[in-house]
Amino acid sequence: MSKTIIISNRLPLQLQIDNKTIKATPSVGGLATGMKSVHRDSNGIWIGWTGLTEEEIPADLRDEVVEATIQEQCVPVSLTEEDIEGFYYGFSNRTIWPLFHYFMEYTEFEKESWQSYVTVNQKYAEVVLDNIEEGDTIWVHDYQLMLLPALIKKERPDVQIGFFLHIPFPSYEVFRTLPWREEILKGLLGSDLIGFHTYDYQRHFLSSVSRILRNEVSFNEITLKDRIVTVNSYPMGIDYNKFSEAAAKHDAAKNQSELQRRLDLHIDSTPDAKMILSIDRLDYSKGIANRIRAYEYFLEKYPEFKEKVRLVMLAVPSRSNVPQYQLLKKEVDELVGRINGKFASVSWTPIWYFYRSMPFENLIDLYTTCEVALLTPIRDGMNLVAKEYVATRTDKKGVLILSEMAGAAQEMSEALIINPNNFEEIADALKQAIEMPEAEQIKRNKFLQKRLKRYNVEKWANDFMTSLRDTAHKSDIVKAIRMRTDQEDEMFETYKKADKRILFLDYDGTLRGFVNNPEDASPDDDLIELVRTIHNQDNTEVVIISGRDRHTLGTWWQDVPITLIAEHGVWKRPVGGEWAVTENLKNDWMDTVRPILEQFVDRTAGTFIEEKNYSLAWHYRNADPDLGEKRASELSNVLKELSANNELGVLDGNKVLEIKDSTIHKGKAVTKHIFGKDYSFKFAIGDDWTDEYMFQDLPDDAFTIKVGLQKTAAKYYVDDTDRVRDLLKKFATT
Ligand SMILES: O=P(O)(O)OC[C@H]1O[C@H](O[C@H]2O[C@H](CO)[C@@H](O)[C@H](O)[C@H]2O)[C@H](O)[C@@H](O)[C@@H]1O
Ligand SMILES: O=c1ccn([C@@H]2O[C@H](COP(=O)(O)OP(=O)(O)O)[C@@H](O)[C@H]2O)c(=O)[nH]1
Repeated sequence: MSKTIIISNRLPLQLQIDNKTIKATPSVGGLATGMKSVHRDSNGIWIGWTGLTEEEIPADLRDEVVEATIQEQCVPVSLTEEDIEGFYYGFSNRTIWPLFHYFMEYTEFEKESWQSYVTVNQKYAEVVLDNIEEGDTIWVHDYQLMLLPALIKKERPDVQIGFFLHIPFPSYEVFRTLPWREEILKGLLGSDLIGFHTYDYQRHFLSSVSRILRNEVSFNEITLKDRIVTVNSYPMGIDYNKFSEAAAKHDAAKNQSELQRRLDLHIDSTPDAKMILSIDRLDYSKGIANRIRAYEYFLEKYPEFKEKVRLVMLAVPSRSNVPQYQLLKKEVDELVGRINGKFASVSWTPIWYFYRSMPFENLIDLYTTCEVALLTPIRDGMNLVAKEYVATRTDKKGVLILSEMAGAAQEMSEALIINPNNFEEIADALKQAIEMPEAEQIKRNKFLQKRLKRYNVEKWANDFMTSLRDTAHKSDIVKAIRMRTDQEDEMFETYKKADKRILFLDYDGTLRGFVNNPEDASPDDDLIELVRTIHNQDNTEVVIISGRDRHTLGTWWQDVPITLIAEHGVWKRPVGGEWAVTENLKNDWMDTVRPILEQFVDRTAGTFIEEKNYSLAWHYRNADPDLGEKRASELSNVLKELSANNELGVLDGNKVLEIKDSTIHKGKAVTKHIFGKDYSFKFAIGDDWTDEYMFQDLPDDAFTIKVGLQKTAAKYYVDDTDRVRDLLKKFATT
């Protein structure tokens, strides 16, 4: 039976050695708590790190470790102290975490930790590959494992791989600073589906892919040479019923409240003071220090609330080997001390501060007892605490104040949304929350709860998995038109038997890959020799048919006596002959069009004009991809209006718009060339829209092949120029 394999750095359970035995506690953090509910209800396995390094586990406890993980349907990945130092405390949490949360000043670029990240991702890959069975689906989680999808795909192209990023994906301007940006993107693109919490993270990612890797991106799909990767946003939900039911139970036993007991014990004797809750891992991205300062500002701005409110702050220890986290701990300790010292009275402590993690029951106690939740991350992928707080408000009373920088804010507009850097706004939101009429609280929470209940963690996971399975259909479509070996064999059989054969070969993007400067794309010796060999075979004709100007083509192929067709059919050099125009064409329109193209060149950095005898081409391969596409469609529209009166055509090539006489195109050129001749084998290969004319106009028995995965009228497609070379080699030896 096929299964789902979840992979994340941290397993849902953390192992510790207590009195020479293995003790398991639940992991904290949104990923583990959220995915736990998904895993619990599946028949799959979860692969990850136990929290203990190889060195920490004595030989006699190794079986116990395996036993403890198996019980939870988990498989451990064994990591050394050195791995954890370089991979977890190093690259994951000193490079990626700060960079992706826009803390560039905290970001370290260390080659050693990058190498450790690569090594550990490989270790994960080995364990995953050992556990994959046919039909399994893979779901990789988070920033610690961004190389894993490609490592798995390389060995197991047959399995569907999903990846979900739980933290923000930053803007291209930030991401581009990473020295290993290409490796990270290529690692992620091993997936079939990549999910983010919000549309903003999704578009940042797509923009980085198209700018850095220059892959074709259309809407939410990235076209690779042999696959399509789908990218979408799926805001993670919570196990709503677990939280609301636990809260209802807790409400029913009111006297069980720890906080209440604390008040009863007269640790603090202002029982009517409103409780303001704050819960996070102690992480600089969570804005904890700013939150305390904003609270101080609030008490100063609205002194009437002294002794009427209390900030209950739970900070969960996290990544304490990283210096920034140690500094933050010190800063928070000092701030809490200073503010309590500044405002406290005999009967009132303004901040109750807990530095530890709490078991589920105590969390529920905090959630249900506090009238206000104040969550002010500077950046946060989602923030599940915000959702959990709302889910536990069984009587629908309570107010959530939430930073607009948390992914959750996008779905929780009924909360009081604040900018975490704006103390004025936070202070006012606190006042508004404390004074908010109950009816309004209920109204807001009603909407929030309805949404959270509907789009819970189960729905989120199902949506993701359904989309992942859908990507399998896309792969099937791709497979259907990709030239198979048997189809290739059949083609070469026809070639062998044919008594008169012709091959139309497009040049750029087909015989030769694209380069930034088109003049640098001259044919290599190997290619020249291959073409010559095919041409020298009996009854075989090779035609290079290109949009290039005749001088360039003529110079490159001067020693090979094949037919050349230049400028999409304007010029032809027959075997052993001289260049001649094929039609009577005008070029007086160029003086009108050139200034328009020049305007576009001036406004669009990286673009240039190529001037041929009967056409003008505007190249935008080196422009910013988005801007290039936008300007190309703008220019296309301008030219279409102009062309209506001038019989001009606009050819939409691969990152080039070519303006020429509308009656000229490769389809017409090939039709004219074969007219009246009885070729028993016809072959055409090309990569862009200008080649579609040949695919459409050649007779049905022609073998037409598109290079690269795109919509096409050709019968087959092959992945890239390397595959084209393979085909040429076969023609040469058949
Ligand atoms: O494993 P740790 O280093 O102890 O860190 C705990 C987890 O923190 C991060 O959580 C994120 O995931 C949440 C759920 O999607 C999201 O709400 C939150 O905004 C994120 O910060 C981290 O992404 C996990 O990998 C860590 O395990
Ligand atoms: O003592 C604690 C405090 C918090 N949490 C859980 O930790 C998660 C925090 O997730 P969030 O998305 O808010 O932030 P993250 O820590 O993942 O960045 C929530 O599910 C909390 O219920 C926990 O298990 N124990």
